[in-house]
Parts: sequence; C-alpha cells; structure tokens
Amino acid sequence: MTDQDIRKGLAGVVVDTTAISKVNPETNSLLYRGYPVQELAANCQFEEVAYLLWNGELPTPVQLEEFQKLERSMRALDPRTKRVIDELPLTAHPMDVVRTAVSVVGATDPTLAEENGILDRNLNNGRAIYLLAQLPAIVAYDQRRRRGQELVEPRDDLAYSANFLHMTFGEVPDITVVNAFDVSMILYAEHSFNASTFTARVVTSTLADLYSAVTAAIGALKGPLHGGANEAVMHIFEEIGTADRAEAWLDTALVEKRKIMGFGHRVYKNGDSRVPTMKAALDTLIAEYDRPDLAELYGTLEKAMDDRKGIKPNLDYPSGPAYHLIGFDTELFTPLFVMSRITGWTAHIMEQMASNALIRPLSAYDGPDERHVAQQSVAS
Ligand SMILES: CC(=O)SCCNC(=O)CCNC(=O)[C@H](O)C(C)(C)COP(=O)(O)OP(=O)(O)OC[C@H]1O[C@@H](n2cnc3c(N)ncnc32)[C@H](O)[C@@H]1OP(=O)(O)O
Ligand SMILES: O=C([O-])CC(=O)C(=O)O
Repeated sequence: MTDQDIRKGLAGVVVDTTAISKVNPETNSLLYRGYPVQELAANCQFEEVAYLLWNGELPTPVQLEEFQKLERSMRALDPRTKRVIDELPLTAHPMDVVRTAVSVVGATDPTLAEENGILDRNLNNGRAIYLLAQLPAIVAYDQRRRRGQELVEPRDDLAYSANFLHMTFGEVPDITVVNAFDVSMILYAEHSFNASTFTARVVTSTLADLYSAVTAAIGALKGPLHGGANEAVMHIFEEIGTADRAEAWLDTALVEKRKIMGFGHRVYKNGDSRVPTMKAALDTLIAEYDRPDLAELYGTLEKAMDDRKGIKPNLDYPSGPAYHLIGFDTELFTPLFVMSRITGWTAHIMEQMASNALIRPLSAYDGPDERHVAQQSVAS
C-alpha cells in the first residue's frame, strides 16, 4: 500500500450504499428517501419526517395518527433516567448528560437483555421511537435543572416540537418559534455518512445493540468539527460582540489559523443545501425577537469569510443563533442536534443491520521495523 492509496479522513471514499438520503454537492441538494429536504421542511412536521426516514414512505393520515399516539405515550422521563441525571454535576457538559442518559435507557431496556444484545429490526423500530420520545424529556430536564427549575410533565395534545418547548420553558411559545424549531429538527435529521452516523454504523457492524451505537454516535457528534459547531458559533458571536468588529476579528482569527466554526463542509464545497431554509427560519426569529443587530453580525461575518476564504456557512451557522434566540443555553445546542439526528442514526443502524458486514479497514504501518527485546538476566 502506498501513501497515495491512503485517503486521510476517508475523504472521497465511498464505503457502502444507502437508501436513506442523498447529499449532492454538485446541485447543492439533499434528499430524504427521495424528497427534497426543503419540501419536507415546508410541508411536514418533524414526526412525519422521522416516520419517512425509518419506513421509507411518508405516513398516511391513519399511520401518522397511530405513530403520534405511540410517541406521545412514551414522553414522560423514565424515573430511573431522571435519578441518574440528578446525580450528574452541573459542571458536566449537556452532551455528556445526554450520552449518559441514553446509556441508562439502554441498560434499563428489558428487551435488550432478552435478546442478548443481538439486534432485531422490529425491536429496533420500537427502540428508535422510544428514544425519539425520551430525548426531549432528557434535554428539557437537563436545561431546567441547570436553571434550578422543576421538571415539567409532557403534554399529549401537542406535536413534538411544541411539546418539547413546553417541557423546556414551561409554556408553548408563539407559533413562529415552534415552526422555526420544527424546521431545524427536520434539517438536522439526516445527512448520509457523516462522522456520527458512520460511527453508529461501525458499532452496529459488530452486532452491538442500538443503544451502544447511539451512545457512540453522540460522542462523535460532540466534537466542534461536527455537531459541536452550533454551540461554537454562538461562542464566536459572543466573542465578536457587534457587527462592526466582525471583519477585524476574522482577520486576526485567520492569521492565528483558527477554524471558523459554522463554516466549511467535507462534502459541500459551494454551500450547504440546508442553510437557505434555516436562514429563513432564523429571519423569522430575528423579526419575532426584534434583533436586527444579530442579523447584521451574521451577514457581516458570512460576507467577510466569503471574501477572505471563499468558504460558505454550514447548517450550524444559522441554527446556533436561532437556538440562542429561542432561549436555550448555548451548551444545550448540540443536544438539540441529537434529538433530531436520532432519526437518521437509527435509520442507518437498521439499514446496516439488514445488510451487515463488519467494518474493519486496513492501515499502512509506519512504525519501527521489527526489533527484539534485549535478553535480561532472570530476576530473583
Ligand atoms: C452539521 C455539521 O457537522 S457541518 C460541519 C460543522 N463543523 C464546523 O463548522 C467546523 C469548522 N469547519 C471545519 O473545520 C471544516 O470545514 C470541516 C471539518 C467541516 C471540513 O473539513 P475538510 O473537508 O477536511 O476541509 P479542509 O480542512 O480540507 O479544508 C480545506 C481548506 O479550507 C480551510 N477551512 C475549511 N473550513 C474552514 C473554517 N471553518 N475556517 C477556516 N478555514 C477553513 C482549511 O483550513 C483548509 O485550508 P488549507 O488548504 O489552507 O489547509
Ligand atoms: O455531513 C457531514 O459531514 C456533517 C453534516 O453536515 C451533518 O452531519 O449534518
């Protein structure tokens, strides 16, 4: 094997097929099971998109009603998970809390013990819906306990996003806010073989259980080169302060060879297909909360980055400030990504399982040549 055969970061390497989504950098498009993500964001609720990703088709009205009934029946935070969260220090990053909580959900799933860790597609469907229903409870409760607030019980008369916002803030915000949040959930749901999804597939390929794969995926998503970037964008905005300081800040950051969070993408080199839709949702929030200053900072940094480096924003760039305006603590942003991507991850876990091959690439050794341990005199 030569150095030329090695593709660092697997860049450009096609490792398997998938029928779940198609990312097309040439046309800047993203299809979920064939549907353009923009059309789904404009016409569907997040629950319908979850159903689509798992089942390959959008639900009929009857199927949607059944699915929603099931999801709504599982929304209350399991007391065992709550007890473990309560034990975690407030200094723990919310991503560590979510990762731990999912691990607890796995460890307390009785069906997992019965099947001895071997994945079963039917059981995994149920587990995926259960995680979809439990994650909002976990994330909402974590935000509240950090603010010294009590847990809010779920409501089964509300759709997914409205219920989550109710559980987080104790009230359902204006419809504009609910819709913007729901759009973000749809846009974050799935993106082919990104690092966290690939992680989930690697774990699944060993025949480990769904919760192990999801827990590992959460770890992969935490990093600032992947999901952690939405949180990092907000830190950058705070560091810059106001739009008039953005260009000078960027010039210094680039001289210091810093990565500007929320910009660039491994696959899209001419802009992320999801950004215009999320930017439109952000604009509705900017109008709702009357924050033209944020719009100005957003636009100035975007233009400066394009002028200096020709690098465009990715989805984390508009979603960071959108989540800030809705009122989430900055550290909560990546757990919101988890709440959405659970749909894509679990769809990929089931796809991997249905046509499995152990994922085990090769490496080219470049350490010392074979050598031998010097003979020692035998110690008494
Ligand atoms: C939902 C998501 O997960 S989307 C991704 C979220 N992540 C971020 O926003 C983090 C910031 N962005 C990045 O670090 C990168 O763009 C990545 C990791 C997303 C993609 O990286 P790669 O595909 O490996 O691109 P690569 O690192 O080869 O970039 C090519 C060039 O552009 C530069 N570049 C790419 N992104 C950025 C950035 N955000 N800031 C500054 N320079 C950048 C690189 O330094 C490199 O320059 P060089 O050729 O002079 O060394
Ligand atoms: O595809 C990627 O590499 C990262 C990304 O945008 C996502 O996971 O949504």
